[in-house]
Amino acid sequence: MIALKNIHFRYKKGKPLFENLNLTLEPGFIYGLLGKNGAGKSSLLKHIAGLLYPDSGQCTVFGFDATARKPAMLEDIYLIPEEFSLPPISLHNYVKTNGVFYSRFSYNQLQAYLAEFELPENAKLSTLSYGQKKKFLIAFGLATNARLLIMDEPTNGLDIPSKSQFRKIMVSALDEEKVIVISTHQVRDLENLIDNVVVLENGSIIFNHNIGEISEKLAFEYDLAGVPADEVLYAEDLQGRKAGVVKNISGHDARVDLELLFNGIMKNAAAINEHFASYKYEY
Ligand SMILES: Nc1ncnc2c1ncn2[C@@H]1O[C@H](COP(=O)(O)OP(=O)(O)OP(=O)(O)O)[C@@H](O)[C@H]1O
Repeated sequence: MIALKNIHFRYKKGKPLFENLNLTLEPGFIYGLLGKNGAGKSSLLKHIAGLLYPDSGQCTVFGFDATARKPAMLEDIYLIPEEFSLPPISLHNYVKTNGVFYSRFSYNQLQAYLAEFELPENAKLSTLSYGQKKKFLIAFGLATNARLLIMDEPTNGLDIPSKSQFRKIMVSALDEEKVIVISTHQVRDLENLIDNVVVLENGSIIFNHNIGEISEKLAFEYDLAGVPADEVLYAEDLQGRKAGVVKNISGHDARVDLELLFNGIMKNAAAINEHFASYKYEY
């Protein structure tokens, strides 16, 4: 389990970013960390990886204090940062040099992921395109079998087929021991992939619910004509019509439209959260 407790943090000379931030991440789930540019997603991920130290509060990763960055914790974390550079060596050498830091590293899995991403095993890293490098890092990260996989904007630079390969691979890689955190502002890329939606805004978590609960409590409509106003939690223009997030009173789980949900949370988190707090479905 990963637990951030009462985290306070400010960058030097900046205003406070996190003020009493609390978050728990459980194994067996994929978390989507969503937020606009500058919301604090990367900073939060760096706290989890022990790369930024809180001014006060604590982050524990599988029982370890993240800031201590003990080897036993580090072999259980793999972070794919938004910006990265790879050395000008062969893919094979990179794997040989870096795979040893992860006691559960699997070459067989790596080969399978590389094949899925259509990456040549004998490539030189410097000759790969940005998207191919990203896919290599995703394949390598998964093959480490680290229990915590943190990905900052993993779909940036991936083409459309690669995005579906990414979704397929991520779903197959999840097991009951793993925690996967994917941060992005490209919310559509996480559709049908994540189990939990965590939304950050100005350093605060303004929404944190699992998809099952969301699909039970909310519905997503593409034509709000005829929907009673008191059921509408958020509305936006969609090609001459109104689309939006509404209270789910059907008794059936709805398909979650992450983009509409995200827009709704950005515009009216209070109404959506209030509905979550008050909602009780009568069976
Ligand atoms: N090294 C730094 N020094 C000072 N301020 C910083 C630093 N890094 C980030 N910030 C500030 O902290 C806030 C959060 O930044 P962060 O990179 O965590 O956001 P983000 O949600 O990941 O954004 P994006 O989606 O654009 O990557 C922003 O206001 C940013 O300007």
